Amino acid sequence: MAKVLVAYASLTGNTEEIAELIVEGIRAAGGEAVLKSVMDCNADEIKAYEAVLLGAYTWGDGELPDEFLDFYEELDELDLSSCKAAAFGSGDTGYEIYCGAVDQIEEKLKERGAEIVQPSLKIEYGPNATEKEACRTYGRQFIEICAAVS
Ligand SMILES: Cc1cc2nc3c(=O)[nH]c(=O)nc-3n(C[C@H](O)[C@H](O)[C@H](O)COP(=O)(O)O)c2cc1C
Repeated sequence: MAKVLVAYASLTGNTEEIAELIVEGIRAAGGEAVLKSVMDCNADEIKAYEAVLLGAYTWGDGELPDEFLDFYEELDELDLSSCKAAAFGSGDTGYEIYCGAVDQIEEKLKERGAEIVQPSLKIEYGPNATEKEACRTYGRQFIEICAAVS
């Protein structure tokens, strides 16, 4: 099973909760996951993992949150061609660009050569009961796909 880094930015806790549920799903499937806020993490750390899940809420007009920017720029220094990845985050459909930060993260991962193994997970605000289960399933499926394609 791949060892996964799950790194996220969250202001009011929604994306953090999604990240925690994804980690629950990975661990329930027998995978190993390390959960970190991007504030406590350098993108260079990804090199120690076979897979990475990056998450953020969206800010401004479809933008990345400020606290994600250093990590995002550090990704430019990395060759992620041996890394499996996916992106997730929380947003609000009332904004014109729903979860734009998630799309930007996914694009950056692709640009750096990562293999996107499943579509991004976007949740409005915090997850409800059904979405909580979907987050756990997302983590479980991620680790299972990583195992299948490695
Ligand atoms: C000033 C501001 C701008 C926002 N802009 C967007 C946006 O462009 N697109 C979007 O989907 N959500 C937007 N949101 C909504 C947040 O992404 C949403 O509340 C999210 O659940 C916050 O996640 P967090 O609890 O992890 O911080 C915005 C929120 C605020 C306060």
